Amino acid sequence: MIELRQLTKRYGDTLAVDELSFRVEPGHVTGFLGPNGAGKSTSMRLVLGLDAPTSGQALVNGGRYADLRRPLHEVGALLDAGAVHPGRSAYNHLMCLALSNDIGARRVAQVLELVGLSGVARKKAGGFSLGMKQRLGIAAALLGDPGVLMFDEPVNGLDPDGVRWIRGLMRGLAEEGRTVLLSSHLMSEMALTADRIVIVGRGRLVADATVAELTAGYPSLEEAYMALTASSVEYGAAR
Ligand SMILES: Nc1ncnc2c1ncn2[C@@H]1O[C@H](COP(=O)(O)OP(=O)(O)OP(=O)(O)O)[C@@H](O)[C@H]1O
Repeated sequence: MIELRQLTKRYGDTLAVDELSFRVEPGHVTGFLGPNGAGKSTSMRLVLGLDAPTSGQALVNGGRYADLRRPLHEVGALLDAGAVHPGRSAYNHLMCLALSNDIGARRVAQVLELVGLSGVARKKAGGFSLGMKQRLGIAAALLGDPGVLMFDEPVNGLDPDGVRWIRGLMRGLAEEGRTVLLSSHLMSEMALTADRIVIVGRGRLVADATVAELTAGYPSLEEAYMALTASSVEYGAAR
């Protein structure tokens, strides 16, 4: 489970996350939505201990990430697909992570197979397309077989076959009883993938409901999202 308790993060004058509280429960795919700059990535970084909250708490399975004994076995995340050493092969990238977390070469081969990268495992990640880097990031997140997973815009750059694959993967992980938090700007895809939706705007909670509840009064999730975030859009283009 992931739990945010009045989580607040300030960068100078910018209030990136503002007293945000919600829980992400196991057994569901929870979609994390919000306009550009709403605080989704910052919230995920705070859960992973990559940044310290100004106040409040971000908890994984009831504790702080920094206090987890075997972090990769409890929580896996893909935040930035570009965060790989360009000169390192996909296999070596995953082996480095595996070795520092007591994970064997067999699991590395398994996750490479799972994400469809076995054929290019020895190729340098620097030459990978965005979609291939996303797949490598997903492999890294799954390496420790964790019960909690977070993916920040994993479908970016994926081809239609890859988008469908991600949908099945996310749903499968949730059906296995894992906690899955998934951010995306693709509303139609989110409506097909997620059971629950958390929407943030300007760092604050806008909605926390099931897809069915959110779409009850609207023709689609996109329409519901547009209506709910209309006053939270900071970087809207001129119309
Ligand atoms: N390291 C940082 N230093 C300063 N400001 C930051 C930093 N990280 C994020 N911010 C600011 O915090 C706010 C929230 O950013 P964040 O990346 O969390 O939004 P987001 O919801 O993930 O947006 P997007 O959908 O565009 O990815 C933005 O105003 C951003 O400029």
